[in-house]
Amino acid sequence: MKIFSAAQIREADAYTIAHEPVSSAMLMERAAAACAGWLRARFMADTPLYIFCGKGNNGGDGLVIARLLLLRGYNVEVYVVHNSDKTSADRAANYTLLEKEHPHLLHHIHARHDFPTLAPGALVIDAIFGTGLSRPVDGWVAGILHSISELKDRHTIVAIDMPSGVMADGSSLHAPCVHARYTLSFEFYKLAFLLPENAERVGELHILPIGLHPTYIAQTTTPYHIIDEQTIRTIYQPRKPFSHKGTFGHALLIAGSFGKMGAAVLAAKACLRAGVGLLTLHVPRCGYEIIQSTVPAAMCVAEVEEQYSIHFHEGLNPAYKCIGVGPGIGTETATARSLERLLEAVKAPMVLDADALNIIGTYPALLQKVPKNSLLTPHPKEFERLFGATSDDFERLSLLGKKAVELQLYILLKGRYTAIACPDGAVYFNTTGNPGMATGGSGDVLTGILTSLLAQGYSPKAAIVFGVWLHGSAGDQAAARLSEEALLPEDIIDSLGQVFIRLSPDKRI
Ligand SMILES: NC(=O)C1=CN([C@@H]2O[C@H](COP(=O)(O)OP(=O)(O)OC[C@H]3O[C@@H](n4cnc5c(N)ncnc54)[C@H](O)[C@@H]3O)[C@@H](O)[C@H]2O)[C@@H](O)CC1
Ligand SMILES: [K+]
Repeated sequence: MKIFSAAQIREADAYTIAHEPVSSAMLMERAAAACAGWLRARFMADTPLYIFCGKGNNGGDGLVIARLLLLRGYNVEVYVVHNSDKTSADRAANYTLLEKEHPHLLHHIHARHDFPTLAPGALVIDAIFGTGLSRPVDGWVAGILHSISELKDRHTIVAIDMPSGVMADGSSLHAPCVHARYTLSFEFYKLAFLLPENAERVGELHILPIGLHPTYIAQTTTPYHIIDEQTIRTIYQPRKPFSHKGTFGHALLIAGSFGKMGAAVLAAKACLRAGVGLLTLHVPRCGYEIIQSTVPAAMCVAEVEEQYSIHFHEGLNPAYKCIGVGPGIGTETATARSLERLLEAVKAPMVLDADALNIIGTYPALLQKVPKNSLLTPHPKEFERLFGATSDDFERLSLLGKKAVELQLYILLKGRYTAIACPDGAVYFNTTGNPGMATGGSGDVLTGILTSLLAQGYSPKAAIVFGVWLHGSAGDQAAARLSEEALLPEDIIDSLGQVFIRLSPDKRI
C-alpha cells in the first residue's frame, strides 16, 4: 500500500473528481459519511458531541459529519474556528446548509476565550486542520489546539483525517497539536502517522476508504510503502513436494558469549522455525553443551576460546548460503577483529545485528566493508551510534534512506512501525507487531528469521520485508494467546508456524 504526500493526496482527489462521476462536494460527503458511520457504531446518540471545524475542507468534513449525525438524532454542537478569512467552496456550501437548518447549533471561536466548557463525558471531534496544514499553527489558534488536547483525560477526542497541528510530510515535533484518542484518516496512511514523535497525537489509527481512483493510485510513484498481507502473499514461496533440506539452504549464525547464550538459542530456534534447511551455530566453548542440548536440530562449531568467539572468520564452509552475526557476541577487541576479517572474506549479503552493529559503531570504517545488499537491523540507539543523532523523526527517516542508498544496504529502524530502507531508495513500513514484543531477545528472533529467509534463497529485499512482517505477525498471534505482558521471545518463535499456515490455507488439514 502506497503512502502519498499531502500534495499527491490532493492530486488523487482531483483525479477522482475528473475521472469518476463524483463532484468534490460528493467526495467530502463520502469522507464525512465514513466518519459518521464509524462514530455511530461506537457512540450513543445521547453522547454530548462537540465538533470543532476549521475554514478549509477539513472543517467542511466536520460540518457534514454534524449534519449527518443530526439526521440520526445525535446531540451536536458545532464550533467554527475562524483561523482564516478565506474558506473553501465546499466548506462554505456545507456551512450554509447547516446554518439554514440548525442556526442555534453553530458557534464561533475568534479567540481562545471563546473556547466552550464541555458537558461531562463529551465526544470531541477535531476537524480544524487536515492535510492542508503547511506550517506550525501559532497565535490563538495554537491555544485552541492546546485547549482541545487538555480535554484528553476527561473526554474522547476523535481527529478527522489528521490530528490538527500535525503536518503530513514534515516534523511537527515542537508544534502545538491536538492529542487524539482516535484518528480517522481517509484512504491513505500519512507519513507523519508512522513516526514515533506523533504516536501520542494520532492515538488509535483507523484508515477509512473513500474510493479514491485506483488508476491514480496505481500510476503514482512514491518511495514510501506500507507492507500489507497482499504483498506478503506475492513474496511467500510455498514449498514444492520434491524439496529436500538442501533446497532451503545452509545458514551460519555467529551468536552468543558467556552470559548471553540465550541470544544464540533464540536466534537459532527462530532460524529453524522460519524454515532453513540446515543451520550451524558458531559459539565460544562455553556455549557448546547449551546449543547441543537446547537446539538439537542445529550443528554446532565451538571455539577453543571459552567466553567469546574470536575466530569466526576462519574455516568458513563455502556451503553457507547466508551468515547472520551479532546476537550476544559481545564487543571484545578480538571479536571486533574477527568481525572485520569476516566482512572482508564474505561477498554474499549477510545479516548484522546487535553487538555486530555496536562494534561497527565503535569502528565506523567497518561499514564500508559490509557486503552490498546485507541486512542491518538496528534499534534507534544502535542506529544513532552507527549514523549519528538527528533532531526529529523525519530527519532520522531521511538519514536512514540516504545511508541505505549510499552504502547499498538494507537498513531497518525498529519501532512501532519498523521502517526498512532499501538501496533503491524505497522505504517500507511494517504495521504488524505489538508492544509485548519490546522485550529482550525479540531482536535475536528477528535476526534468526532474516538469516533463515536469505539462506532459503529469498532476495535481500524479499527477505527483509517478509521477515519483519513475519516477526510482527507471529508476535501478534502470540499476544492474542498470551497477552502482551506475558509475551516472551520464545512465544514469537512458537507462533511462526501459525503464520505460515495462514499464508498457505490449502495446507490446513
Ligand atoms: N483529498 C481527500 O482525500 C479528501 C480530503 N478531504 C478533506 O480535506 C482536507 C484538506 O483540506 P484543505 O486542503 O482545505 O486543508 P485543511 O482544511 O486541512 O486546512 C486548510 C485551512 O487551514 C489554513 N491554514 C493552513 N495552515 C495554517 C496555519 N499554520 N495556521 C492557521 N491556518 C492555517 C488555511 O488557510 C485553510 O483555512 C483533508 O484533510 C480532508 O479532511 C475530504 O473532504 C474529501 C476527500
Ligand atoms: K483534524
